[in-house]
Amino acid sequence: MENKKEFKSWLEGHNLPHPLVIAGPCSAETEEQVLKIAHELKDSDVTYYRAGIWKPRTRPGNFEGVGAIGLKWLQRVKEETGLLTATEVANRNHVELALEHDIDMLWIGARSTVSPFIVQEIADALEGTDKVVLIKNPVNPDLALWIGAVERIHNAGINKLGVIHRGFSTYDKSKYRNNPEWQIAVDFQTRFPDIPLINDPSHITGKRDMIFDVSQTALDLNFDGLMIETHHTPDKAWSDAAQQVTPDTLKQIFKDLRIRKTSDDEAVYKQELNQLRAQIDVVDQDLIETMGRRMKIADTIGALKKERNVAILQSKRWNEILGRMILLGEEQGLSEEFILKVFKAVHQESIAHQEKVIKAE
Ligand SMILES: O=C(O)C(=O)C[C@]1(C(=O)O)C=C[C@@H](O)C=C1
Repeated sequence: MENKKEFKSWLEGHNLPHPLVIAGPCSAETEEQVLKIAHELKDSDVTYYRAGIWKPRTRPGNFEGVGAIGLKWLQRVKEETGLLTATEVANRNHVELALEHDIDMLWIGARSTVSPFIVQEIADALEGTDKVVLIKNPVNPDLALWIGAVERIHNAGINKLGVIHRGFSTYDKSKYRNNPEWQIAVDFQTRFPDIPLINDPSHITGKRDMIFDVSQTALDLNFDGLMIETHHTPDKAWSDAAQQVTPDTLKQIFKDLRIRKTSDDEAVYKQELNQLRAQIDVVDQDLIETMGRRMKIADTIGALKKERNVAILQSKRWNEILGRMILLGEEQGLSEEFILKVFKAVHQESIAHQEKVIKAE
C-alpha cells in the first residue's frame, strides 16, 4: 500500500487549530451518563465523542457493554451537542448497526487487529461506505500485522483512515498497562506520513496521573491527536476506572500540553536549521565511509581466516570490543543501550562480509 495525501483529508477538513481530540467514557453505561459527559465536553477541544458499546474483556463475567441500545444514546449526543460520534466495532454485525445509527467514526480494537479474519470481516462490511476508520495497533508489537490490517480496510475502499497507538502487551511488569514501544509508532508514521496517528494514553498508562506525560511525549513526536477516556465520576466507572479522567481534568490537560508546530516558516529558523542539517549530512556521510572502511578490513580478516581455516566468530575479541565501546560511548554521552544496538548490527554485518569471502570459490 502506498502512502496517499488523501488519507488525512478527513482530519484536515476539520480545520482544527490543535491536535484532534477524541474523548468520552470507556463504556456507555446509561443514557444519563452518556449525555452528562457529552454535555460537559461540549465546550472543549473535543471533536469526536467516544463510547464503547461492545466491550471485549480479558475474562468473562465482567461488564461487556450495553449493546446496540447505546448507539441510540450516541445519536442523542450528536443531536444535543453537535459532537461527532465514535465507537469500537469487532464484527460485521457491529459495523452494520453502527452504520444504521450513523456513527461518524469506527475503530478496530487491538484485540481485533491481531486477527486477519476479523479485520477482513469488518473490511467487507465497510465496503461502499465513507466512514472514518481508525485501526488500533495489535496487542503484540508487530508492525507488519498493524499495516496489514490497515491495508485490508483500505482495500475495501476506505480512504478516511487513521491509526491509534495504544501500546503493547508484555508479560514483564512495567509502569505501563501497555508498553508504548514508541519506535513502532514512529516507524508507522515514517511509512505512512499521511495516515493520521492518534495516541491513546489511557490504555498505555492504565493510570490517570500518567496521562499528561504520555500525551506530551506523543505531541513531541508529532502525533496528530489524542484519544482520552473521560468520565464524570471515573472511580465509579463500570470499566477501566483507574485510567479515566473527568471532563475538567481533560480540559486542564489540554491547557497544559505544549503543542509543538510541525515546522516553522520563519526565515531565521529555516536558515539555522539548514546549516545544522548540512552538518548532519556531512557527519552521516563520514559514518557511512567509516563503516565501509571497517567492512573492507573485515573482508581481509575473512580472507586470512579462510586461508588458515579459522572460525569467523571470535566471542572473546568481540566482548572486548563491546566493553571498550561502551566506555568510549559514555564519554560521548551515548547510552549503553544505543552502543549495544549499533555494535550488534556492526558485528552482524562484519560476519556477513566474512561469510561471503569464505564461501566464495
Ligand atoms: O577480530 C576478528 O576476528 C574479526 O573477525 C572481526 C570482528 C569485528 O568485526 O570486529 C568480527 C567477528 C568476530 O566475532 C570478532 C570481531
